[in-house]
Amino acid sequence: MATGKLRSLIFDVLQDGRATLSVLDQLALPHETKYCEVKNVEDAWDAIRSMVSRAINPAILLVGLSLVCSYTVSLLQRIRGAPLIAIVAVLGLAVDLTSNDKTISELNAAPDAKQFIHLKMDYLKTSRPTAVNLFNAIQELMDIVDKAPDSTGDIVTAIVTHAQFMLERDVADNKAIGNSGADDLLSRFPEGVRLVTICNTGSLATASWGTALGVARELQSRGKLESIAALETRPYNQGSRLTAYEIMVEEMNGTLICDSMAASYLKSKGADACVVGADRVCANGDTANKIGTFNLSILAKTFGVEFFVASPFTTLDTSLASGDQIEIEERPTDEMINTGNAPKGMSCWNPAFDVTPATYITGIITEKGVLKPDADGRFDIKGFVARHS
Ligand SMILES: CSC[C@@H](O)[C@@H](O)C(=O)COP(=O)(O)O
Repeated sequence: MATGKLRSLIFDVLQDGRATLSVLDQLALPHETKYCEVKNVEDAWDAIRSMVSRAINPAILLVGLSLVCSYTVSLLQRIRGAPLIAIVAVLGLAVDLTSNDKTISELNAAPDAKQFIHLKMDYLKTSRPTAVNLFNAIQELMDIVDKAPDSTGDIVTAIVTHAQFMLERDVADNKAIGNSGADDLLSRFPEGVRLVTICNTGSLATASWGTALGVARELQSRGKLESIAALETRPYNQGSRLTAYEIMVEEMNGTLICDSMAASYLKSKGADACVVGADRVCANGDTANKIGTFNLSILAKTFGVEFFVASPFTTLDTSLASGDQIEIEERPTDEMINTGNAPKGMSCWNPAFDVTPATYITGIITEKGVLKPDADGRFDIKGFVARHS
């Protein structure tokens, strides 16, 4: 499996059939590289939604100020990124169903094993609302479970097999996205490309490699990445904590800028294209991505810079006509207070994502090619999906 240098997770299936999963604790980056074990669906849910440890009794947290601080920090996510959220949910289920703890006996005792597993999948879907990858991955798995023979062993084997397949497919898709994006950009900028990106869309947001950052990685491997600027990405700082780290590991010619510097950067330094990830792309091309992406798209238009969304097929959601229908997750107030050194108790509005209207988007880079708008400026996502499914 071709991978980047960073591993967002380690998944293994032992000889006795048990699956094991450890996820890179992205909260500890860039200072520390440590992995946390995911033992069941509850751990997977927590790793996606928050890092509140089930081992800690909240009452104990009231004992001292330092512990209270660790509780507030713990509202942040340990793993994130649309593809990785979906993958950890599926792998977490595989681990849960093959573990030695009470799940396996509960499963064997359940009158309807498929129903028992459906409940776990429904629970995983409640972890985060905006990225469609999670819902698509669970739906795909539900179909596999429903089609599997009725024996518990066969159902669990089908889930573990699919989990392994999903990991390999994600890396292959990411590599194809990188190739499509690099080919397209180099057709207009053959000497080299100057990129701007936001949030983290690299190895740390996927099984490995990355989507938008995968395009940068592919350009770099062809010797054609002139430069890449990463927006800090307030308030959770995925750009400064994670993308800057990936840029350094990959030895790209990168520059970190605060979100508020993007206009000045585009004006004074210049760029050929912005490439961003996606959490959901609607039927008309409207795209939900990390908060601040919409701002960047407006700036790109102002300065005549191309603006690309890089997303796997699993992020296209033809069931929603436009971005108005996307549920935008609001994160806890404390995440803004703690990461921004604001006074405790200040009221905050903390949406995790925004929607970039399709009219601001130059093209959507997928593993099946780059979709461009028609002569009227409209994206036909439904047609694209139908042609490539
Ligand atoms: C390949 S990751 C694409 C998107 O999921 C990414 O840009 C993003 O918005 C991540 O948000 P996050 O809140 O960190 O999960």
